[in-house]
Amino acid sequence: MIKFTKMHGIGNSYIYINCFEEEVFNPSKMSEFVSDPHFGIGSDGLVLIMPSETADFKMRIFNADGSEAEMCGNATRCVGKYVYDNGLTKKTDITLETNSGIKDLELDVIDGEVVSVTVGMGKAELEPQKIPVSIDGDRVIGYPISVMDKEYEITAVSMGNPHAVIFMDDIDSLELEKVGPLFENHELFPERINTEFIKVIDEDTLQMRVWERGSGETWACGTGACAAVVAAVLNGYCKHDREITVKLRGGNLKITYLQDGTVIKKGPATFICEGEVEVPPIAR
Ligand SMILES: N[C@H](CCC[C@H](N)C(=O)O)C(=O)O
Repeated sequence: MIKFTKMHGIGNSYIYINCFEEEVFNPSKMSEFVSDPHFGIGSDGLVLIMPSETADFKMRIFNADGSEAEMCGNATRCVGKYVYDNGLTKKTDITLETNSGIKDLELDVIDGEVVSVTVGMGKAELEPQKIPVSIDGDRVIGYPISVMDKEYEITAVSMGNPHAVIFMDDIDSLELEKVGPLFENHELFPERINTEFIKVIDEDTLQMRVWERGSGETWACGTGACAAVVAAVLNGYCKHDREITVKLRGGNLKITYLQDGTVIKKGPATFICEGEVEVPPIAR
């Protein structure tokens, strides 16, 4: 048996395991198992909370298909909540080591519990080779690609993990289950891609749906919301240094794309439940 905590960041839920106390031998298979709503617990993936030699804590994130991602915006906020609420730290300014560098977290505490977190998400990368996207040039802005005989224009951004952002007038009628996998596995993206579909409401408000690499449609994607705001500034819909509200299926995030190229994300972190789960032989 292994102890777990389920938390969500505006509907993007993960199973969190405290690796100060537990040992996960096969996190990829463990993520596939816990994410399954029928044979496991049900979530968008697995997050390991670990000791770090370079920061206060370290996290690793695995998608529902078992693939490991470089970064996860919603999970950073829930990790901040977990370590404070469970007494692993008394600090409200903490550093978190991820596969895409160390992130700074500012915990908002009310009545002894973290309710929201502000995260320094680091620098948005725009160079295609760093995203990666197999397109020549120094940036990919409004690049036309055809999927299911329909033309889309993508803007590519990395927040440590890769994103293709598409602006559309109507995202509610989008058949995401059909087009999502075709973007995710498109030949232009050697490491696959997270794809954000954005409707611009006004210069301070975006509406977003997302098909995540390795997890399918999720109710929110923190790194995706950051990539969407960066792409909106690059395409002239929004401005630098302004706090943009990104409205996702699970709730809202506040994102600011600073002139220096870094991104700040603010949003809630919510405890759902905790318990113990039997580790299947395949994940041992
Ligand atoms: N839901 C996460 C993103 C997970 C990233 C993962 N889907 C990948 O990049 O493979 C977020 O809040 O940023």
